[in-house]
Amino acid sequence: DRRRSGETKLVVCWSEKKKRISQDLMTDDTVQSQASFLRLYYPSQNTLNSEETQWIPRKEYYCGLSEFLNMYRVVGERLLQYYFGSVICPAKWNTAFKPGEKYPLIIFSHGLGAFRTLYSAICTEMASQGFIVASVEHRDKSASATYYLKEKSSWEAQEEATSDIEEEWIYYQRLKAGEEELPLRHKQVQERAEECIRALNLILDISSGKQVTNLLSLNFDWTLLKDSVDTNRIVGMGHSFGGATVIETLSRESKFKCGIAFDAWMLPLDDEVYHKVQQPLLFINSEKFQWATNVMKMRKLGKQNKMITIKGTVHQSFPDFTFLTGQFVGKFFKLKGEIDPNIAIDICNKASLAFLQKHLGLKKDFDQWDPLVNGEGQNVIPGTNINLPPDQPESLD
Ligand SMILES: CCN(CC)CCN(C[C@]12C[C@](c3ccc(C(F)(F)F)cc3)(C1)C2)C(=O)Cn1c(SCc2ccc(F)cc2)nc(=O)c2c1C=CC2
Repeated sequence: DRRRSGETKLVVCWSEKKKRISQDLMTDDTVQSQASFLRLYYPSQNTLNSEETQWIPRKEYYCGLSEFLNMYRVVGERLLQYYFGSVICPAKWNTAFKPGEKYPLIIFSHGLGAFRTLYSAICTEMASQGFIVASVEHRDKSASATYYLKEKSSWEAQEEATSDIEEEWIYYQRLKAGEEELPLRHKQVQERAEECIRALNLILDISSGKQVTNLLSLNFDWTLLKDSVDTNRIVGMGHSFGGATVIETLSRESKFKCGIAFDAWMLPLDDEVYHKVQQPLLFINSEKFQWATNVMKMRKLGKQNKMITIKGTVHQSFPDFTFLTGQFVGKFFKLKGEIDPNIAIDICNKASLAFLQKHLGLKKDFDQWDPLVNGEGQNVIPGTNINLPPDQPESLD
């Protein structure tokens, strides 16, 4: 919550029992066949001396965000920087990885207009519970902002006598007036799925001991991750557009054992994908975002999937902004629902853990939250709160 001093700190409401830390990794397609950009959250030893993790690490993200939110660029950028510039993420930066066991791996996909750092409430909790989480930053122009590091041509480097690496920022691509949304979103969801699969392969390479060069010159010893990924326990997870990305990714890569979609936005998915997804899915929906055709598409994916709706939640109950404003601003911008955001994210995380224990065969105590996955509990509804037309007989699907 906002302190009187104006210093904003992301209220760390998670059990501090285990430290989790984060690290950024960017590789490019010149050195590796895996061009990836991701923030890695993972279990660490309880070391004290470590820096804080910047929640929004570069000012260009504020610029992109204000564009995406249709704010006046200068005003928006300064306002967002003023309010959120000092927020730190509830994870220690770059402390030693806790080797010695194999961890299940989650590949996380952000929503439209978001980017890799905005879902730390979910990612840090998963890391605390013994998962490695790779939160991918998509370069399909659906992110508010993202960047590449490019080798400068030797001429430029000499000319400016600066380092031979330069940043190339790309911003959210607005729909042009009269432009059809579907073709763009369909192309983007395919690109996003490829990026998730490349990120998976990059992490698997690192776990198999392959040398990777991190273009972000950070002093992190990636060899610590050797033999640390349980290659039979790979999960896709995502919010909204990221939920559709999970489905597209699972339909292409059978290494993913199951998927979890938070308030999935199904529009970008082609009819072809529905019969290609064999893996089990958990849909965790908000009360306010969903609509009949969207939920009906989720149902088309197969009866063995699970769906719950968390009462009193909105679309923004899943990203971190829901924790960062007071009641008035939060309600006004639909960043908060009726339910306390900490309770909502707690239900979301516990239901996810129970689903993952079941489908990954984990040996933990997450099955204590099985009732949540069945929609039993005071803040959850089994399935959806949206009135659907009577179930089409299979033949007409
Ligand atoms: C006006 C722009 N118009 C663009 C199409 C609609 C904008 N919009 C609703 C918003 C995002 C909102 C937001 C954020 C953040 C502040 C802040 F002030 F706190 F920073 C305020 C207000 C404005 C709630 C959405 O797009 C909703 N949405 C999202 S929101 C993902 C996101 C984006 C930015 C974030 F910082 C955090 C999370 N991800 C999706 O995949 C999909 C949709 C809709 C369909 C598919």
